[in-house]
Amino acid sequence: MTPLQAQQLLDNAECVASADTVQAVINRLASEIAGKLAADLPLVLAVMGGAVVFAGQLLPRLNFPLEFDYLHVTRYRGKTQGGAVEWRVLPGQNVAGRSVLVLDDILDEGETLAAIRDKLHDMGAARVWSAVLTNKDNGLTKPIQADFVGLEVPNRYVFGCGMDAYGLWRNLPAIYALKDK
Ligand SMILES: O=P(O)(O)OC[C@H]1O[C@H](OP(=O)(O)OP(=O)(O)O)[C@H](O)[C@@H]1O
Ligand code: HPA
Repeated sequence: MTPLQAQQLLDNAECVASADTVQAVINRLASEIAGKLAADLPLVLAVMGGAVVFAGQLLPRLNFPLEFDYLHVTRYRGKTQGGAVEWRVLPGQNVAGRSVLVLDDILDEGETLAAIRDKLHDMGAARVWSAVLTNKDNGLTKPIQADFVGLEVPNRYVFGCGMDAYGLWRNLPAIYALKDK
């Protein structure tokens, strides 16, 4: 995709959550998470690469001790339809016996987060929590619900705030929906 095509993708998209809305949502999530996990010394795991913006903005708002690490799993790989879950970086061995909080940008069909939860349980996590910046309102019965949900987004392909469209635009501070084809 050329820079001009990438700009047109954004120009034709619809903003579904402003940058201010996203900031307010992350503030709320930080206080909800603190209410449940402040005394647990949790291991917080960002799901690369989509969670990078969410994690980067949430972590400084969590005012309690925690450990941070990451895992990398992918199933969209720059496309707008998901495929098989592919592990690129497994969680570290430090999950055993821990209260683990998984951070991700979006819960769409739920396959990714369910696979992560199962892997963490297999590795001996004492409790697996999850926080997602967005939950797609797609009417599906999902294999997992997140414990902490920022925003509901419509049943369209969304991008910005860590979420990519064709590999691009994770850097946007607001959330947009691709124009319907
Ligand atoms: O609920 P699901 O339908 O499983 O989709 C959600 C997952 O899809 C995206 O990752 P992606 O596969 O695009 O990986 P990436 O962020 O590394 O590109 C997103 O970051 C979530 O991890
Ligand atoms: O709508 C989406 N946008 C970006 N990444 C995603 N991963 C699953 N669904 C989406």
